[in-house]
Amino acid sequence: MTIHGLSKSYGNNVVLRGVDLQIRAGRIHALLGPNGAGKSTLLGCLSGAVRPDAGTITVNGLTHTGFTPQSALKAGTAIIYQHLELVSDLSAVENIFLGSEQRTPFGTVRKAAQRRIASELLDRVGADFDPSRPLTSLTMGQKQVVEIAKALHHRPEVLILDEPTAALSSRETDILLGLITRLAHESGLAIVYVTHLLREVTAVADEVSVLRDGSVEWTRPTADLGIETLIEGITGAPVARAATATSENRPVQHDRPPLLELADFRASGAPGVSVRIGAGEIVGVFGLLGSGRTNLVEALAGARPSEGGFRLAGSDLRLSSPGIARRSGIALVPSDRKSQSLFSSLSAQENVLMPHYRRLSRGWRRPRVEQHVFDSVAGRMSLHPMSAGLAGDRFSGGNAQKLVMGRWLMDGSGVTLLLLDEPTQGVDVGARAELHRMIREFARESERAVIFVSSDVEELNALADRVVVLAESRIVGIVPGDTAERELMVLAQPAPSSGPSEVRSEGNTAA
Ligand SMILES: Nc1ncnc2c1ncn2[C@@H]1O[C@H](COP(=O)(O)OP(=O)(O)OP(=O)(O)O)[C@@H](O)[C@H]1O
Repeated sequence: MTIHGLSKSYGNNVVLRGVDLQIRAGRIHALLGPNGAGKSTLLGCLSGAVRPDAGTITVNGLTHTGFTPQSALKAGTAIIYQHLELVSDLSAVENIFLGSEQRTPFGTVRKAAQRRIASELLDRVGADFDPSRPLTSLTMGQKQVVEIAKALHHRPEVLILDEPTAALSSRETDILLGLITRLAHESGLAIVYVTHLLREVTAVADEVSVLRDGSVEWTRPTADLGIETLIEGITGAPVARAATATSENRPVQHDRPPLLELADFRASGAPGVSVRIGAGEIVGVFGLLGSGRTNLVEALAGARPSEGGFRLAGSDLRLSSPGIARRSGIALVPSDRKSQSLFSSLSAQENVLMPHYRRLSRGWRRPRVEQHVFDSVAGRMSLHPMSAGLAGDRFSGGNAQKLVMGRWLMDGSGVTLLLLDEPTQGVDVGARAELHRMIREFARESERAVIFVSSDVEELNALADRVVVLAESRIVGIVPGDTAERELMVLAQPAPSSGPSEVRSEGNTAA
């Protein structure tokens, strides 16, 4: 595939400025860039979701000036979005043929033929589950495999994957990376791979292009590159600035009294969790998919029913609703910002300041103060574009995450317990370092603590004082923040036959 001079603007906002790229058969081509660089817009042009203003896309010897989703598939490009586009109630076979059913001359679906073709496709992608089961019974990784089989059904020349591992466990990630490597190197497919996770790039990509501010900065073979070059390419800054922030671990505050005490705290029928968290502490939560990690933070935010002891800053609380939790100083940034936390039609400034208007007012609104507070939060997070009036849904994924994080990380947010579910998913490497710094500063204020769920062990190591490891909704370990991935993974494996595992504590006064 050859992309030549591809351009796209939204009003005055020039998003793609004449992108030139060569995507070669049998290669995995990683596309990197800071949040808002234009990666999703470029993918949108290739898959027919976005109409370019100028430029051409040549696939299979034919040159196009833009696509519809159908014509993109016909031309030979297939895309897999981070939010899978499958129908959960249908089986893998039905999903693969959705919209392209094989029919007899009488209009009935050729079920046996569909099953046979789907089985072949699923075999090719290494599926190990019954293709006639509804997708609800499959794991996220298995659904991803169905999505790839569905794409292969259209016999694409180019397969585009947009942050495909964001919702996968590390085992599932390994399986997916193995699969796309096979598809490229053995089947000759050209693969475009968008990610913010640089270790995935060095693990599987043959070539890397860095997109910054709507233009391709450079394209190079991965073999010539180290992580530092990638970071410099993305941030446009020498590596020292971006890297140090992720490696400075904060000492645990041993002398502080517990700020949060959970005593046999249970979320919707899950086993009880008991732990004490000190003021100033940042506690990571690690667990495989289905370990109950999201249920736990949602219950702590009053967003799902809970029972058991919950004592925050000396007060016993009943978290019967999210409103009560909020008024008690608890805030949650969920992982699915699109449906759960971003106000898509409100402006960036409203998104950040919404819970704070009363606090910032003196009985009347003070636009200058509001503007100043927004500017300072947005500036620290490198929001792009730095546009207070732009609607939430007009921001790129990573920038939307900055808006919902900034809402609570700003000075004087009134939050005592901050709960974060995958806080930097989709955030670029430079902004991630700054968000980590802001989370640390937030926790440093007296009478505050942070609990965050992360499947990114680098993030746990960089941020957490301690890590609570969950398996099957039980705490199976409480370990130091810098515990290695291998050890976390061993602890996090579910033990089907045994009872609750021994809790390993590392002797912190707050444990
Ligand atoms: N429909 C739209 N209207 C106005 N601006 C838009 C629209 N869609 C995208 N943009 C702007 O285009 C720019 C590029 O966004 P895009 O989503 O392509 O970035 P990205 O590189 O994929 O970022 P991320 O890594 O955060 O996903 C951003 O400044 C965004 O605000």
